[in-house]
Amino acid sequence: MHRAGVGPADGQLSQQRSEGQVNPERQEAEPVLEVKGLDVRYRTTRGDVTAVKGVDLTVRRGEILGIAGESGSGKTTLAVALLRLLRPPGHVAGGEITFHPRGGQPVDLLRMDERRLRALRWRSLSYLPQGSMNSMNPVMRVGAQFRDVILEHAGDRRREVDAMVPRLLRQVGLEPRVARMYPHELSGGMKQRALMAMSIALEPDLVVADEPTTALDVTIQRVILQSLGDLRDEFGVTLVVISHDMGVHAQLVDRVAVMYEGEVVEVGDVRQVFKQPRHPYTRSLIESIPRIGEAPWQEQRKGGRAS
Ligand SMILES: Nc1ncnc2c1ncn2[C@@H]1O[C@H](COP(=O)(O)OP(=O)(O)OP(=O)(O)O)[C@@H](O)[C@H]1O
Repeated sequence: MHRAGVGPADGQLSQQRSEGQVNPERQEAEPVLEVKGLDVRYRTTRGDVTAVKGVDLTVRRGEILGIAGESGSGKTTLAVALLRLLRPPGHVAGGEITFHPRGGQPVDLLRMDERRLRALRWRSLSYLPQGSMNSMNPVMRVGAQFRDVILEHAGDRRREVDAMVPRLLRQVGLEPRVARMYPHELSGGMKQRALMAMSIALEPDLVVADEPTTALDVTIQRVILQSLGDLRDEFGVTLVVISHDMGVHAQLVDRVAVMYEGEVVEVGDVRQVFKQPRHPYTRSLIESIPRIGEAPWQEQRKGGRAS
């Protein structure tokens, strides 16, 4: 399916989701990341605070997995722990994270040394942090920032880099001239898309996006969701999308994991979770979605599929 353009009209997003069940191929897809019994704590003056408790989770190749839950439920802690980006006072107190690189042997991320881990960053595991729009260097043109990331992590692609930048920008619906612009010349939505393009520059196995639509207005949020959906649909990127907003999950993800007080209390096909939430907390999250007319998952179910 090809969806051209970047300004989806109402209802278009819904078309990217099928009416029926999750694509069976994707359901059986191999895992990219397997998390078992993950415990993460923060050291504080009053002792350890547990932020993630006994989390078991699998991310399958080619899927969009959502992580939902209110503020403080442990979503960001889980995301950074998954990519081994946790900083003190945070520390992993137990569990296993197995990463399955494309065409390679599985590796134990928690026991891997820093040097090997650095080699995986951007090339295999990519992170779009919360508020990342503010992380661009204000005095460097966008294209130069792309080049820096590509050359630092994949020096062997020096010859291709000039051709890569406009192609990557196009993949997220931005014109190649954006490469010559400075961050302040870009809207919030354009910055977010430029960062998404950067995060996929080295064709990682997995991209984790933390609150990618927060702080953007509703119209721009739709564009970002469309672009994220395109990354998976057209380029096969595996995504973990963290959001407190159940509307985002309803519109974008295949499966959703719901976190409550550091635990994953429910995980399943997003339509199933919306239709028949098993945990009372999930039910209350769904009920708290603001409704104008209809709920997003009802719109989505009405939309059908474009192809
Ligand atoms: N540096 C820290 N020191 C101590 N506790 C922390 C630290 N960072 C996070 N926490 C605690 O860990 C728990 C989980 O926080 P986390 O930021 O992962 O949640 P979240 O669901 O991502 O929320 P938000 O969306 O607001 O960031 C919270 O109780 C929080 O107070």
